[in-house]
Amino acid sequence: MIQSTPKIRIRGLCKAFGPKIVLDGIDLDVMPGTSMVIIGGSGSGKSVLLRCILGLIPADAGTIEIDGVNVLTLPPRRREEVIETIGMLFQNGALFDSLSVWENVAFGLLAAGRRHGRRPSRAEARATAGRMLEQVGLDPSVGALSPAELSGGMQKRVGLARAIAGQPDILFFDEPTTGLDPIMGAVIDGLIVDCVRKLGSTAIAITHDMASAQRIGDQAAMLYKGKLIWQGPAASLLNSGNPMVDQFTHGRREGPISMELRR
Ligand SMILES: Nc1ncnc2c1ncn2[C@@H]1O[C@H](COP(=O)(O)OP(=O)(O)OP(=O)(O)O)[C@@H](O)[C@H]1O
Repeated sequence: MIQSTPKIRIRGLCKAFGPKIVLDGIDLDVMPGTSMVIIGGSGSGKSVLLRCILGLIPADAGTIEIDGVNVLTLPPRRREEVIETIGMLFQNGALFDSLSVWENVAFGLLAAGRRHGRRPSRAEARATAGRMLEQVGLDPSVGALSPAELSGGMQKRVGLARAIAGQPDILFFDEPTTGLDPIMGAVIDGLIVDCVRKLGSTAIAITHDMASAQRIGDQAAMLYKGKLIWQGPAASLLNSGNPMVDQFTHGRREGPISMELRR
C-alpha cells in the first residue's frame, strides 16, 4: 500500500514555560484530507500545541512539518506564507466588533491580498464574503450587521465562514461547540464536516465535547502530562480500551487520572 506524506508531521515537539513542561516530546501525523481531534484535560496543552503549529509561540525543540517542510526552521516570511494556508476557527469566534460581519469574513482575504499586492476590491471581497455566509447557512444580508447583533451560534457560523474564506488546505478548530446548545453544536459540527469535505482540507480540532469529537474527527489523540498517551479512531473514543481515555471520555471521577488543581 502506498502511504502518502502526512500533511502535518510533528516529531519530538517540546514546550515549557519556565519550569512548567507543557509539551514533552509530541509525535503526531495528520494525513491529507483527514481530521484529527485532540482531547485532554484543562491545561493539558491542547491550545499550546495549536499555537506552536501556528507559530504564535516558539517551540523549544522538535520539528513541525507541513507538506514535508519543517516550518520551525523557515525564514519568517516563508513561514508566514505557509501559516496563511491555515484557516482557524477560534473558541469565542474572535470577531472584531468594530467591523461588520462581511468585513470580518473578508478580513483574511483583504489582509493576505494586501501583503501579496493583489488585494481584492471591496466589492469583490463583499461578494466572496456573501458566498461564504451562504455556505454556512446564513443569508448574505447578515453581512451588513455588527457581530454584536448575532447569537452565539450565528457568531460561530461567521467565524467558520471567515476560516474557510481563503479556501485553506488546513483548518484548525478550537473548541468549536463550546457555549452552544446541543442542537446548535450538532449543526456547527455538520457545517464543519461539510466545509472540510468540500475543501478537501486537513483539520485539527480541540474539544471537550465527546459527541462533537466523534462527529468531526476521523482520528483522535489524547494529551496527558505533556505526552500523547493514546491515538486511535475517533469512533472508538468511548470504548478505546485505554483506562485513561475511558475515564476522561466517560467523565469518571475515579481512575488513573488525578486532577491537579494547581495548574
Ligand atoms: N503564554 C503562556 N505563558 C505561561 N504559561 C502558559 C502560556 N500559555 C499556556 N500556558 C500554560 O500551559 C498550560 C497548557 O495551557 P493550554 O491553554 O494549552 O491548555 P488547554 O489544554 O488548551 O486547556 P483548556 O482545555 O482549559 O483550554 C497551562 O498550564 C497554561 O497555564
